[in-house]
Amino acid sequence: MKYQLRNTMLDILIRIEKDHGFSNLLLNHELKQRQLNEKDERLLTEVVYGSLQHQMTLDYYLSKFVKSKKKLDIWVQSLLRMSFYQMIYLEKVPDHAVIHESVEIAKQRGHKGISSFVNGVLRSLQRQGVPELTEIKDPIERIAIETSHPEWLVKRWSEMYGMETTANMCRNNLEHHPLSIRIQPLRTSREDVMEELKQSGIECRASIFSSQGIIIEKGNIFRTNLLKDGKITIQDQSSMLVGEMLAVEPEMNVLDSCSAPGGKVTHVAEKMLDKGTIHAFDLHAKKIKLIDEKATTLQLSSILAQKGDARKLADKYEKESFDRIVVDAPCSGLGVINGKPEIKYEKSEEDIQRLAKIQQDILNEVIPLLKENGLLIYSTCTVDTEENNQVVRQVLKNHQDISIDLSFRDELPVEIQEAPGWSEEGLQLFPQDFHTDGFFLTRLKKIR
Ligand SMILES: C[S@@+](CC[C@H](N)C(=O)[O-])C[C@H]1O[C@@H](n2cnc3c(N)ncnc32)[C@H](O)[C@@H]1O
Repeated sequence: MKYQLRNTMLDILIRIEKDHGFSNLLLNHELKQRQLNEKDERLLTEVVYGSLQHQMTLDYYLSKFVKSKKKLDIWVQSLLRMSFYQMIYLEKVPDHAVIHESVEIAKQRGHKGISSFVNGVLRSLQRQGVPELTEIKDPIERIAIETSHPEWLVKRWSEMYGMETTANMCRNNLEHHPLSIRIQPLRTSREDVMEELKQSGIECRASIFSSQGIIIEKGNIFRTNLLKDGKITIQDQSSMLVGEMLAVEPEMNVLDSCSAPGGKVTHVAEKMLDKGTIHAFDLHAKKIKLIDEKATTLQLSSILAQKGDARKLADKYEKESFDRIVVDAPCSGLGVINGKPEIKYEKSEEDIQRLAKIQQDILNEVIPLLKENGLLIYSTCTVDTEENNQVVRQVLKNHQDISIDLSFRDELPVEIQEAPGWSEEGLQLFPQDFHTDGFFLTRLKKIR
């Protein structure tokens, strides 16, 4: 491996640690700037994500070799984490190469003492190997260290969903999830896109979540023109359920209260054959551009994107204005840890409580805007009963004219009908069920 590549990995890890940057955004930015070859790109992604994904496990191992109580500098800690990651998890990278290059980096960035410290720690790991995690007796702590999820989260999930589901979820969050894409059906067909992908050497299969969905099993879709040409967009399969279950028709009046970057709203527009109006809001002005860009790329013109607080929409619209409403609410994101590992280290129980309040406020605000017999989908990309089931329960208490309508369950493929996460409040998809994001959705119906 080239020395420069390891330096870049280290720079990215330091930035994520210091600035709490989003790993996927930072990585994409670096990859664009550096124009690496495919092999280096894959390795850089693997080491950065791997070091982050396994951070707590790596720190546990590190603590067995670094006895000093003094806190390590961020760059030294990040360098050791990524070196441990490569030595423990990556068979294809020889230990001696990792040690040699890490010591060189330490020399370059620090003083001689630091480089011999790094050398000593890495050579001890090479000699002794890692300690057994079975020595950790408490099951919550063991899952936490083994799968690198904070203990409070493992405890919280195990109380909500049981120990087995929690352990499976934590382990699954470390596994590779395939990318999925959605075709723009007004411009192409799934068969044509799958054919084009195959011609480009990309392995794929049809998704069971949506007739527009395709799972990419191997190969890089960024090397085709499909995205640029607006024939496909990237979207997790679980998110496709929103567009599928909203039961829209052309010419409907639709509200999407939290739209950016526009994944679901563009799906809904496609389902409406781009006829009618979708009022798409997001709190942040700069994100409106993202919705417009996505709609433009996909050649959709029925989306009216504007800045607005979903908790204040009753000032803008009359009661019973909309046939359909989507509330894809801001959430803790505990369902997307697989792709954004930093989430698990940064979120707290206070965040969850704060978000549950916002979610309720948004729903309370928009429910009166729904027409009689109208449908509303509430969704989050999180796995947490406080933000999902309890929010739904609370909102039902506040609105006597709303009921939960899970009749869409029968329309779904049997595998999804039989998913373990169904409850009276809706469907909680766990990441281990179908290798999708962890996702919650439910459908509410306005009754009299
Ligand atoms: C889960 S994301 C939405 C994803 C989007 N529906 C999609 O499919 O691409 C939640 C969005 O809600 C926005 N948001 C947060 N608070 C809001 C509020 N009070 N009103 C409107 N939007 C809000 C965030 O900026 C964020 O873009």
